[in-house]
Amino acid sequence: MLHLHWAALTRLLVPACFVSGALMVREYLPALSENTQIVLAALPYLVAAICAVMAYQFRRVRLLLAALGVAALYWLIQNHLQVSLDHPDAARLYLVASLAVPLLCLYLLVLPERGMFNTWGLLACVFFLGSAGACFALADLILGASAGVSQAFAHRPVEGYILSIGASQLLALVAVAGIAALLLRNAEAEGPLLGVLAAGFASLAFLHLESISVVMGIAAGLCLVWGLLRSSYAMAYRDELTGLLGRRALNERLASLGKRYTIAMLDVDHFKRFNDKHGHDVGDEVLKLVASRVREVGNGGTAYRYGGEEFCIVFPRKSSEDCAAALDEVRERIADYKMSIRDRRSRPARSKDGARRRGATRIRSDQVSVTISAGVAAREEDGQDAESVILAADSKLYKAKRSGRNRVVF
Ligand SMILES: Nc1nc2c(ncn2[C@@H]2O[C@H](COP(=O)(O)OP(=O)(O)OP(=O)(O)O)[C@@H](O)[C@H]2O)c(=O)[nH]1
Repeated sequence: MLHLHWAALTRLLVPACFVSGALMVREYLPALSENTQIVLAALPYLVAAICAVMAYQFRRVRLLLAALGVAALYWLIQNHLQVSLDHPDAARLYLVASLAVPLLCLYLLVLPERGMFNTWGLLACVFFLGSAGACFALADLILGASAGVSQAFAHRPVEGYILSIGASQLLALVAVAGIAALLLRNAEAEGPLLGVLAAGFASLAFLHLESISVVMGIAAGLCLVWGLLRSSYAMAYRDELTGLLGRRALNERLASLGKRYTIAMLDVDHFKRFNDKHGHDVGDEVLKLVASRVREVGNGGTAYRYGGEEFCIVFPRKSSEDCAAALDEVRERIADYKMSIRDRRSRPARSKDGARRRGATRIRSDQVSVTISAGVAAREEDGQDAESVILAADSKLYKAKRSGRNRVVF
């Protein structure tokens, strides 16, 4: 079943603040001294360079290419589009930019992140540069096309708005595709890339406004820096497979808990047997689904992946009794959930066989389900540390396993 990450939409708030903040700040720039304006005019390059270095360090090829794109667009606007667009060369370059912003953003939005120093990363860069070059050819095609087409891509369709109808529609389509990618993938790069798209749109649509490219260049760079900081946080604190917070985050949380709290340790039942039967890949998929249910625990609990097939939930300021209903609900929801898993081991090894068999019968889709057991312990006395509460919860978990599994023991 398609799972949409609605909460990921909140990741658009920060880019939206950067872009709208930049629009507001722009009005005050003319009042600044000439020297300050010179420094400001260099800032988009500086921020893009910082992004590029960070993206290189974190091996984020999409954000690296986006930083290069932001710097290139700013350079183009500063050096070639500060003249009237009635000049044919300027009009052509403007058309190239208004095609390149949505098309290159679309490319980066759909590109999977698979590292930088490999064939994939190299091809991703080459294709990005090739697509940028193709926008010149596309612009020439449009300029030489029928009156209807070139009219749709003619700049200044209405007073105070420069971007053509065609490019505006393209941008809107890419924005929708970007939001869909954010909802589906829940990855870190989509929010910043949509911020870059919005900043690119504002730079082009309101090109006549003074300093628009400066403030939007800075806003786009800040969106990328923000994305890279989020991604470095995720690398340090989140478990890659499930997206839950990991051990490092748990240890920090345990060190800062107050006097009253409850900890639950959860473990998938007979997971070794499950892995042996369905394979490690299917096991991974099931762990992700279990994690998504554990994450939704109510009553103020925060879920962590403790390691392997074990999860930990921390309920601050709660007694064991307070958490009983929320934990039992998680257990029940996992036990009741039938997961459709494409059994990869039933896939034919050779692609030719696969094509033949797919024509005749569909690849088997198995329904599987798992259960979890949980042990719960609360901090009971002053001086008791979090490790001993975890140990107590662990021993209750052991009891839950011995008494038949698929249960919560307090
Ligand atoms: N697929 C997958 N399996 C994992 C992962 N981490 C741990 N495991 C597997 O989880 C299984 C845990 O097995 P055990 O600790 O023996 O426990 P169990 O089979 O779940 O049995 P009980 O806990 O007694 O119900 C092992 O087979 C591990 O290989 C992971 O990230 N992915």
